[in-house]
Amino acid sequence: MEWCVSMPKIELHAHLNGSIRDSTLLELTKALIGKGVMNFSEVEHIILKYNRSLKEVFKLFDLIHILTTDHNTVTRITREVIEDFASENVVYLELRTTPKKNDSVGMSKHSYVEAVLKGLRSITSVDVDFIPHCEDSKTLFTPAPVINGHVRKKIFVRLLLSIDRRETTEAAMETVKLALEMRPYGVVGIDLSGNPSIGDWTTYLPALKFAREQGLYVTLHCGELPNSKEIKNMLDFRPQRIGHACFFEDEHWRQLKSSNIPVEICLTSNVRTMTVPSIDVHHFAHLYNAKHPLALCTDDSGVFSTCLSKEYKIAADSFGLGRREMFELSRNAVEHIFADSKVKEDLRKIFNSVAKKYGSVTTVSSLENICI
Ligand SMILES: CNc1ncnc2c1ncn2[C@@H]1O[C@H](COP(=O)(O)O)[C@@H](O)[C@H]1O
Ligand SMILES: [Zn+2]
Repeated sequence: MEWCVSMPKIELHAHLNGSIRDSTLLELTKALIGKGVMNFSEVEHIILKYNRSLKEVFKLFDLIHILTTDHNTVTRITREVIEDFASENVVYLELRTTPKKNDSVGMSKHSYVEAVLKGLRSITSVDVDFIPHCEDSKTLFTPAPVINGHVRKKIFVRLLLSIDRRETTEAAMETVKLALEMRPYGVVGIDLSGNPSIGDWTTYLPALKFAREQGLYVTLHCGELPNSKEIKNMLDFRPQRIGHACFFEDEHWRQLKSSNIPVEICLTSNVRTMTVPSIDVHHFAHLYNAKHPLALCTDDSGVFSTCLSKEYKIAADSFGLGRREMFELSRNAVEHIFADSKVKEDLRKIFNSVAKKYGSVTTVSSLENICI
């Protein structure tokens, strides 16, 4: 497990409220129980269950949202989630979250995102880079400073705003406009998520098309349920990435491969929610062997008690991959990030600087930089 932790990693599919620490979830639950808002017997079976079906996962999210939807808590969980990813050497995190309106606490979608940004700014234990730099600025890569023998960690964070499948077309459009407004603060794209058994994704097409026209990146939760028509139409839309790809049929695989859309792979999430029968038949192997663009991701590290290092370990053990292959998998994910080319170049350098340790080689682009 050690090398999986120390290896630099790229996280492209992490939901903020799904990545909440167990200890924080418990603390927030106790606080509400203390206030008499709920009693433990009501929530015990939702919180303590280990293997949840997809339907049960969404029940848990409803509970988590009751616990977390006030500004201070949003700020706190953002800080904690980023600290947790940084602590296991995630060097680039694309964190997604659904902006929420909650009149009872004076929260608008805008103030929700502000609270997230406050969380980003409040981190002092690691260096957080989340403000995009202007096109003509120099690349930012500098060797990490060593303080008292410890290398200070640095993490790039970019945000995706999620549209929940329970929302209306107008609410989705509001989220896209908010994403555009928040671009200077590191919002790079839009995600469509939420309970896949609810709603029709075409409700969000106007907002998704608008997002794309305006230069925002789009990723879609695709194929979490067997819905052949929706999968086909989503692939026709040609999002820049998709998440999951579980219930794909032959024609979908063909379409996916010919369009080369990168897939965010969430092993533990898929096994726990039983959207794949077991890890040994997970489509990771099929896509990996076909050299299809992939990124290993956690989805909801809190809800599924996982972390990105664990996902790498599971992939290595389940599919017989060695350190070098895992390093290459992690390094290749750089090519699928939604941040700009300067961040990409910085990340390539980070990977190149440790490539030897994993039995890998420095890539040409970095050699060119050394010559310059
Ligand atoms: C397990 N597979 C999944 N499939 C679809 N949507 C999911 C999901 N896991 C999480 N979410 C989406 O992310 C929200 C929680 O984070 P935020 O409140 O946005 O930070 C959930 O309410 C759901 O809409
Ligand atoms: Zn997800």
